[in-house]
Amino acid sequence: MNLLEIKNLSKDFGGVQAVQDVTFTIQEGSISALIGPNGAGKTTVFNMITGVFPPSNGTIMLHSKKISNKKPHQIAKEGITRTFQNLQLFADMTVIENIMAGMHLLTKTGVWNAGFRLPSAKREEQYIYDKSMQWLMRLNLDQEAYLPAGTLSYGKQRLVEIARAVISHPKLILLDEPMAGLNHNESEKLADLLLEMKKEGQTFLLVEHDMDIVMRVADHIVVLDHGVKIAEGTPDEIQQNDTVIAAYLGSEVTI
Ligand SMILES: Nc1ncnc2c1ncn2[C@@H]1O[C@H](COP(=O)(O)OP(=O)(O)OP(=O)(O)O)[C@@H](O)[C@H]1O
Repeated sequence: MNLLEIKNLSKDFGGVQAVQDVTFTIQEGSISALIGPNGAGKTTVFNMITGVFPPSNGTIMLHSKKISNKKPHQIAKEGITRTFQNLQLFADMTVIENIMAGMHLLTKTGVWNAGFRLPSAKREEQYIYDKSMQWLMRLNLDQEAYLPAGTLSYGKQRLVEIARAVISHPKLILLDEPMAGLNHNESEKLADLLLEMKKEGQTFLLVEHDMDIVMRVADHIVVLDHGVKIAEGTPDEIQQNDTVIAAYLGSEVTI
């Protein structure tokens, strides 16, 4: 089933055509990847999906509902969350407070109306705390729950950021270069975690330069070059696509 439909999406910045007429869809419960050389327009697509700026042209639909004219906080409430290329945790807040912050956004709307009709704000807070602690245990970070987030290793902070994005059960999580700054072992573990969460029904779109990881986790890959979609398909199809190979020639990234 289609979760996100991007149709004829374009963005120009005063003459620079950052994204041109890009169309693709994301299936529910899948991992999609947006790849392409530097400056291809990947971050610009992310910024349009999350409402950072409106498209110059085209539409973005989430479950057939148009979201392309909405503001970032409205899009978050529709069920799209994201992580950033550079970590954006509250460094002085504790690890658990950072994760709880991911739920607070939604407590008065989606999650609560979905059936958690607990009688008081205190019960609500307890529920958020318990859910956050469950995530910390799953990520083996429960021992660090009460440390300031900024004191954790980079790899652990990345996990906290992902837990904060996933805790509200968003319809779609956008991950902007989740493997950046992680060592090989950490990247492999994070890839396993993404695949596990996918099995649980979570949908992801990631921008990622680590091609080994992309080829391992993605069900569907969309390739941009100079703002234009030059290919899409499965990892096998993309690795054999001559246009894609040509676009990457001369860059340090190999497919
Ligand atoms: N706010 C902006 N104002 C003007 N030009 C911009 C803006 N954001 C992006 N661009 C331009 O749009 C083009 C696409 O940039 P974008 O950051 O989306 O590429 P990218 O694929 O994410 O690159 P990278 O892999 O290096 O992060 C580039 O030419 C960039 O300079």
